[in-house]
Amino acid sequence: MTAAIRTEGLSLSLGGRAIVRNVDMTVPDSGVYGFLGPNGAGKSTIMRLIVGLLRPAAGTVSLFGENLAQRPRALLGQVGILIESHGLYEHLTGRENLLLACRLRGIDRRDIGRVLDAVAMHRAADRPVKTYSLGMKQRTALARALLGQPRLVVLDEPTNGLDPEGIMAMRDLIRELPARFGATVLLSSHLLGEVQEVADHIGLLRQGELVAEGPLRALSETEPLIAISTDRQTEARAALLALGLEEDRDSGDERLVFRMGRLTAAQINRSLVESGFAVSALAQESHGLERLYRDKLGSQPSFEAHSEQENRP
Ligand SMILES: Nc1ncnc2c1ncn2[C@@H]1O[C@H](COP(=O)(O)OP(=O)(O)OP(=O)(O)O)[C@@H](O)[C@H]1O
Repeated sequence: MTAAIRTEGLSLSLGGRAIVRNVDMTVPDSGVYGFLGPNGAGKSTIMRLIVGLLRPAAGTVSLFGENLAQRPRALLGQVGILIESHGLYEHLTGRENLLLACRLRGIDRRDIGRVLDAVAMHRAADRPVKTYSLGMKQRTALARALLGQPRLVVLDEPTNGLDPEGIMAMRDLIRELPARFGATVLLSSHLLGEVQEVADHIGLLRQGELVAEGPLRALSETEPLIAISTDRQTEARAALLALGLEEDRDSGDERLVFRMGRLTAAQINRSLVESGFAVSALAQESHGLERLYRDKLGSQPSFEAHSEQENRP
């Protein structure tokens, strides 16, 4: 299948510093691709390269199988963009903002009703944008990105600064875009929780390098682990090794962590108890994506937005 986006050897330096390093990225032509990485990893810069707002120093961007540099207008006409601030005119109404976008991009104004419905902004569409909450502004900006039925929608941190209700509304909308509108979504976020909830496919970015990419399910899957505490940890370790289980690198004397292999938690527990151990804790663990994040990005993942950003206009 043709990819919605493919980058090959994409590289860019800004201010004498390599910001994007040899990125080969493939966004399949369906579903939601979550582009995950800490602040400053280069997500916005890569998105700007993908939508032609920046030119790469080296490498290529292809959209729907065609080289962006060769047919920028035709290809970008099929892309809806919400990058950085919403960029709406505050003194105009939501509908007027959309009308302006239709005129600029040569889109039939009859599409406005469809996109307002899509983001549940019909009722407030005739009020000036300056009276909107940040969530309403973001939804209107998403509506603008959906004008003209784009094949691809590029959303840079679309929930940044929203309150929890706004975040949930935006997540629900994004999740629905592929099925309801037939659009592929490229979404960036520094929040693992957000990406986990909406994405089918993910790319992990660290310091301008793509360090992992693939279907979320495949990347999240790891063999389940079991964490065990007993009254005699050294002997328990030996007993578990004798069962043929493999000790995990997160294991310590306080808390033994083993790969479960083909055994169930109940079987492992029974075996320890039958060998005379007092088992004080035994818990199955499975957090593949968190671990991947830690391994590849070298830091603890953040899951939720900080509350001090809530409702910033
Ligand atoms: N015009 C520029 N000149 C110099 N450095 C820049 C420029 N634009 C961005 N950078 C730097 O490039 C790096 C990547 O920035 P970018 O905004 O792409 O990261 P990001 O992953 O989107 O992070 P965030 O989530 O904070 O937006 C940062 O260190 C930033 O300071």
